[in-house]
Amino acid sequence: MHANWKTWAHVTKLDPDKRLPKGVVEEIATSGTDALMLSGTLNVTRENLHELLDLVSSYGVPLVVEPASPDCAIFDRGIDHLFVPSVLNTNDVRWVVGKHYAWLRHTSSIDWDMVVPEAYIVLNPNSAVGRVTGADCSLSPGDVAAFAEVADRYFRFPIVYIEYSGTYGDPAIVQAASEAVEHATLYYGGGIRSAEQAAEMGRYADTIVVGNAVYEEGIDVLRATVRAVQ
Ligand SMILES: CC(C)=CCC/C(C)=C/CC/C(C)=C/CC/C(C)=C/COP(=O)(O)OP(=O)(O)O
Ligand SMILES: O=P(O)(O)OC[C@@H](O)CO
Ligand SMILES: [Mg+2]
Repeated sequence: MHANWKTWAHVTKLDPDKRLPKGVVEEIATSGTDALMLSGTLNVTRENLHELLDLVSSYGVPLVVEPASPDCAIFDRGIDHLFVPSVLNTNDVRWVVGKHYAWLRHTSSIDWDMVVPEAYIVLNPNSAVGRVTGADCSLSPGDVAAFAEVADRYFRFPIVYIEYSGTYGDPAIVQAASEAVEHATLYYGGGIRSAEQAAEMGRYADTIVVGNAVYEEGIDVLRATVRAVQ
């Protein structure tokens, strides 16, 4: 399986739990974003995931599914990759390796060439992902750098993901992570709603992710964030 994902600068995250008119879906898919990632923490089911995949699959833009649970780990319907998170900054081992164990325990049909592991560092305690995983979000730049380095150099995760879902993060934190990571691709996601914010986080992150803005702002905001990093 190709590894073009390493060259993506801009990813748009779509939530199967939310609805978009078909025309808007087309505008997003043709906005210049490098890939669509289908993902959410709450209320994502195989059914709404399949529905969203059917809506986005005809535009030729790369498609990633990022499951929050094993039942949404799928390999068919035209997807290019399955990005599987592990949250590093939680003491609840289920979100580090437990769900993964359960996944392998109950299936024998994993297409490993499609799987890309992600080391999440979750930093917004009020986000769904922060609450669900019980992440310790009170981290300094040095703490985040240490998590990023252990993810990159020890566990050799191909992706380190600084996640502020729902709120714009601290650029100094993302800078610290970027200085700590040698090989992994650094993702930043959270609260990006303008070209300026996209450019600011894009200075440190290899790939920026825009999610909620697609639902709450117009297509022009998405296009501006694309232009800012490409
Ligand atoms: C082993 C498998 C296949 C799955 C488990 C994967 C794990 C450990 C997930 C834990 C972290 C998690 C829930 C990731 C989901 C991706 C993500 C962070 C989505 C953004 O979620 P939010 O934006 O906070 O939630 P909503 O959009 O649903 O409100
Ligand atoms: O929805 P926003 O706040 O843009 O965050 C993007 C993404 O990192 C969420 O997982
Ligand atoms: Mg979300």
